[in-house]
Amino acid sequence: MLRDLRLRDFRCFESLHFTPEPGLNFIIGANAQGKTSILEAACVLLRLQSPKAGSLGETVRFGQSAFGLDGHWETRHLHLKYENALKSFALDSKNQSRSGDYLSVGRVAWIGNDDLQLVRGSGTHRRRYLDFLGAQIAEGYLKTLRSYERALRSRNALLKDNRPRREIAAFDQPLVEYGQALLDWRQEFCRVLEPLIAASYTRISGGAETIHIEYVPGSNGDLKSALAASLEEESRLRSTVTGPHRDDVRVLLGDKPAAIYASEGQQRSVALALKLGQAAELAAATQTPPLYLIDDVFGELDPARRNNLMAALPPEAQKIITSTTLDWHRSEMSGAIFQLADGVLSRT
Ligand SMILES: Nc1ncnc2c1ncn2[C@@H]1O[C@H](COP(=O)(O)OP(=O)(O)OP(=O)(O)O)[C@@H](O)[C@H]1O
Repeated sequence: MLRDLRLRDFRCFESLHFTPEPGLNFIIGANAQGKTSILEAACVLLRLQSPKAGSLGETVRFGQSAFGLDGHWETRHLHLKYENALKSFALDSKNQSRSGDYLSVGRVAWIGNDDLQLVRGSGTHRRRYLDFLGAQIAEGYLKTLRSYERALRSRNALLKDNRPRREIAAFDQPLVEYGQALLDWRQEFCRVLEPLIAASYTRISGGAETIHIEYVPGSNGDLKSALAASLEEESRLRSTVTGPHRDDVRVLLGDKPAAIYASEGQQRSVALALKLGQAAELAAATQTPPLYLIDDVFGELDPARRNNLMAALPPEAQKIITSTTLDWHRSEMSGAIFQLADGVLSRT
């Protein structure tokens, strides 16, 4: 569990200290007080990536050039500094040149309002969803993803410049090697996730519909042949047209696409089920429940779904939940309550 978290020059905070409890924690505050920023800081400290920002640079407090995060996950001490677009991090006060040991310390399940985009939005959201899981449970996944993205960027730049075929072909081998590994991983993730998502959907919605997810690879057949078959199209479009950057996950409710036919309430349940399924897989793969960071979700749910979501959260997991009010919270529910106002977080 996360024992403490210190923020320096992160988002709206010059400095803040948060000591969450085991089990349930609530951070309550009016809009724009920094509730989401505290959850984001916990995620960035543990995973070295933000669930919201495209780049960590966005999270540096306005007018500053660096932020620092510090905290303990159980007995392990984590420290992250981000300055001038470079991050440096230390585990138990030892600077790390690679992220493997550091990232093996704590896992995160992030549930937020934007999750509706997993159902309604473009494939980018669903690829990120698989990547967030992969980076936490599959050794080498993140490195492979970054290597693939580098090869893809270089190849696309050459295609855009209309460079000779032999120059472009220099990137075919890395593209195929890393790309095929990603395709295989993501296919496997979808296979293990489907029953976990289906079980979560039943708990959340109480509905009779069944949910299915299908991996839709961004290449037909194996990537090497798909790349060979797409030469004409890619030189016309001046871009790599096949590969895991085109992957998607089809989400069906009953036998119909949830994005088109599901009601708003059903789509919210589907989005929650996708995230709860992901969290269940994190717990299964690492034998430890992840830290649940739940941002402003409860206010948007009807009372039945709210109660179902509360009941679906594993009691043994540590949870940090933000909300503008606790009106919806039944008084018999336990949990530590923290109020956030004017940059000050206080336990009530
Ligand atoms: N890099 C940054 N530096 C300083 N302030 C920032 C930065 N990024 C965002 N902010 C500001 O931080 C404030 C807190 O944002 P945050 O989303 O954490 O609040 P919140 O309490 O979750 O709000 P809401 O309830 O409306 O979701 C906002 O006013 C936002 O504009």
